[in-house]
Amino acid sequence: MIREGCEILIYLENVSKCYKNGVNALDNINLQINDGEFVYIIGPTGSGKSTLIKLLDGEEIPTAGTVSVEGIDVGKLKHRRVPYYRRNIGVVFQDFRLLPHMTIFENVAFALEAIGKDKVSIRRRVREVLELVDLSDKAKSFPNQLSGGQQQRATIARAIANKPKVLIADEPTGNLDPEKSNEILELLEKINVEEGTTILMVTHDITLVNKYKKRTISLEQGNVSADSAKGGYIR
Ligand SMILES: Nc1ncnc2c1ncn2[C@@H]1O[C@H](COP(=O)(O)OP(=O)(O)OP(=O)(O)O)[C@@H](O)[C@H]1O
Repeated sequence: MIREGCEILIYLENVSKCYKNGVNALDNINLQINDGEFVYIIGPTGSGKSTLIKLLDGEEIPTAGTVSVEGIDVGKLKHRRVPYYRRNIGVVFQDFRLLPHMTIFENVAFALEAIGKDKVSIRRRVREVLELVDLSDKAKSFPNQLSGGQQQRATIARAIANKPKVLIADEPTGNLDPEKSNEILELLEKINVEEGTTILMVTHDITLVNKYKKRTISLEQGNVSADSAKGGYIR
């Protein structure tokens, strides 16, 4: 369903992914996500959620069909172009993945240095995103001096430092208690609104999905079994 007046950012047409071992992780799926949306991807284990993310960030290529992000045919990208393409996409995982020997400031700055930004703009942007995630006072701390919730906020700061169009969060609250999970959700909502970032969040946490209502896409055995944007049901 194309919503009028909205710009399509992510477009999957007849996409299938069959791994070399013969597993059909995704089976002919069609999806459209507009610029600025906040979308949950839910579904039981093995339903294809991670595979969908890997197709979107260029880690895997579809066996059939087209995966398009911002007009780029991701499945057809040349291998050496993939790192450049990834600059448009921020990814956050359940297990934080901060560099332990760097401070929080350095962790965020590193993401920008890697893409050749100049020092002054790096410093400005790092301060800005640390403020956004409410970690200004932890800039000089190392990851192991932060709580789990704070570490996840730092990984979010790092993921959005380069102002990606899309932020993909794969179970970002998987290691957090309900109170910290709520905080992360509220932070992602703020980023969605204030930075205009399109957010795709994979989650098993149905309590969050029910509390902070968003478009919800359900996967089951590699198929889209429900999409609330299409009047689908959520089990
Ligand atoms: N690299 C791979 N090679 C072969 N099969 C794979 C590979 N990655 C995933 N699969 C299979 O593809 C199917 C979908 O897996 P996927 O990881 O996408 O599911 P998921 O919904 O993310 O699961 P979970 O909630 O457990 O993370 C599963 O049957 C899985 O075993």
